[in-house]
Amino acid sequence: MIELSDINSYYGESHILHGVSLAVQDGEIVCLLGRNGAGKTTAILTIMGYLKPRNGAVCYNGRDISGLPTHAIARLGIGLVPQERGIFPSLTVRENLTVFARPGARDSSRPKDPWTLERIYRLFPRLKERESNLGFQLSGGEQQMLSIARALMLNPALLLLDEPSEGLAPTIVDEIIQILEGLKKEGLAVLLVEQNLRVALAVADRHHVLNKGEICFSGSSSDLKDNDFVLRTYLSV
Ligand SMILES: Nc1ncnc2c1ncn2[C@@H]1O[C@H](COP(=O)(O)OP(=O)(O)OP(=O)(O)O)[C@@H](O)[C@H]1O
Repeated sequence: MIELSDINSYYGESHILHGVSLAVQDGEIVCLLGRNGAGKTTAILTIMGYLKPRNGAVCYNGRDISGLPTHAIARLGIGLVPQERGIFPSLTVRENLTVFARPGARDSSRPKDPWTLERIYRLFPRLKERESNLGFQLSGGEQQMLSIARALMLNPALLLLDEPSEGLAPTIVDEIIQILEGLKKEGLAVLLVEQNLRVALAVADRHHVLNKGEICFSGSSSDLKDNDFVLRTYLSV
């Protein structure tokens, strides 16, 4: 579905991603792990077209999208849940969900069963309870749920999630894990950026670990769990 081939991304002259290659297939959750500053967000920004890679290609359903503007990439069916969540503080939960909702990509990747408010509220009962609250009145966990739910209302075929568990209490992280498991059951493809190994191992099919902009490990959950060197050296576990 999405394939990064030998990506090199820069901020000005700062060379951040060094030959990154990874792919996410239909219905798969793939996790990109790594310490602060490893380049995880940069990889997401490169997919979304905020950064144009100097070398390499980002292909979505076989088409090279690396030169496209961000809005065109979003329209193809790639949704982003940014690290800073980006919800509107002065709009209600319901308004946050409906203000930009759209039916999804125009091509065959448009979902047969589009997301509606009712369907969102079934997956996120907490948001239904808070429907009339303003964005700024929500807890961190509720804001994260709203950010994920709002991205779903655009009916993406692929969701990019940037550290959804960051700064959340363990019980709320458990709720986020349940939501990600729910998305997996829905068959959505997800590229999950995480530092929380518990979340990664709970939901992802495959993992890539980034270190200083290079992928230093790729493998399954059991490969990762058993690799003490990678866990200690690159993930501080
Ligand atoms: N706008 C920018 N200009 C220059 N350098 C940047 C910019 N944004 C990030 N960087 C640098 O790029 C490197 C990778 O940052 P990135 O945000 O991709 O890391 P990350 O793995 O997502 O880390 P975190 O978990 O802290 O978000 C870091 O060294 C960071 O300082």
